[in-house]
Amino acid sequence: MNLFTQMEQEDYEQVVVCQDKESGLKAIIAIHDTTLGPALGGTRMWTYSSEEAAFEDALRLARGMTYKNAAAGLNLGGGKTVIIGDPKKDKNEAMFRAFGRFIQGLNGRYITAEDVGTTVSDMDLVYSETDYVTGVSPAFGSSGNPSPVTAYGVYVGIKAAAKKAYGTDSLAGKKIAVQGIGNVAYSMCQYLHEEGAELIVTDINKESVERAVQEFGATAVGINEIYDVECDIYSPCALGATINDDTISRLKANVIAGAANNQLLENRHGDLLQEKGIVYAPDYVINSGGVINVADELLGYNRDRAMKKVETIYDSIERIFEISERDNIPTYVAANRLAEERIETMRKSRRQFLQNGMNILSRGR
Ligand SMILES: NC(=O)C1=CN([C@@H]2O[C@H](COP(=O)(O)OP(=O)(O)OC[C@H]3O[C@@H](n4cnc5c(N)ncnc54)[C@H](O)[C@@H]3O)[C@@H](O)[C@H]2O)C=CC1
Ligand SMILES: O=C(O)CCC(=O)C(=O)O
Repeated sequence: MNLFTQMEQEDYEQVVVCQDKESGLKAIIAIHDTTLGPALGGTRMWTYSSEEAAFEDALRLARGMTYKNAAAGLNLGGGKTVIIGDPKKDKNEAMFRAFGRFIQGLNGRYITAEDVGTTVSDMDLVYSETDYVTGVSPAFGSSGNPSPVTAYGVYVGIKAAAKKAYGTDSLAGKKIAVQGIGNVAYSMCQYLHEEGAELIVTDINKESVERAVQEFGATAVGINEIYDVECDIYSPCALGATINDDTISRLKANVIAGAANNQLLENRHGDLLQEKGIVYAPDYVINSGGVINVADELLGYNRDRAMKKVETIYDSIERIFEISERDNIPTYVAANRLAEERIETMRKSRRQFLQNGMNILSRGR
């Protein structure tokens, strides 16, 4: 991997490599773009197959956060950390405290939170060493686990997508196929069930499926069967890349809207959805409730304010559909355009501000 070439091609600002021999910490903090503000993005802990794979993931995820934060209307840039290790075996207190000191050293250029493999209690340890962490325990005046809030955002996003496809945002009687009943999807299914949707679910974890069957009257199907079921909406809430050549030809839904990150295997699969007239709610817009929630901590956390902001995901998704229709472009391109335009506008206005500052400074000299 040629790191500097990749950084230059995709405009990464900074990559920080952190190691602490005593605790076993091996972390990569990637900061993609801070035009809109400090880079905010979670910390993923994962057993990467190679160091190169870890770098790739950190870079890809950091860039994704630039787009997610910009499209969500947050005054935040994009960054992310990966910690190399097994979240079930390799965690220890010293590791997260050492990580916290590395973050503190960046002096606010990067703010972290949870991601796959890290928890609220890990963030509490990070918090003991740095101010620049969100998603810590409510006991510290913080917002805690972001998943239920992410779930609410996905729920309102599904409603906006249903309105586009079916002319009404009511989900009563709609058949919704949910892939993965984890933290986000469980809370999401509560909302869907309350509204009268019919749920079809799958998960590799049998207990999670059983709970959904019992609590929501869901119908359970096999891991691979979920792509073939008759349904109105397919909601991917487990893995990325589940929208690909194989699944697009099998899916029966007119709407794809779910929590998972990086749902399209390749961009061309977003083009294919557009050609087939399938309404696709771009992943990083519909799942931005978690980051909207943790970002509210930077203002002094207020749950009502955070939830009101999360509700605007409905409008953002509608706006993206409008741009997609107006410019005849796939919805994922419309979302990218929205994010890029906001960053570019702010970049220009900041340049303007600096220019004015220079004029003032040079006055009288
Ligand atoms: N937790 C949050 O606030 C946010 C989560 N996301 C994304 O949403 C997705 C779900 O996140 P969480 O609910 O937090 O994760 P989770 O780990 O709690 O849930 C994922 C579920 O998917 C299941 N699963 C894994 N492989 C599967 C397969 N092949 N088929 C069916 N089920 C499978 C797992 O058993 C688990 O129950 C992830 O892609 C995550 O990156 C995005 C933004 C914020
Ligand atoms: O939701 C979070 O906890 C942090 C934000 C983030 O990393 C994400 O949305 O993927």
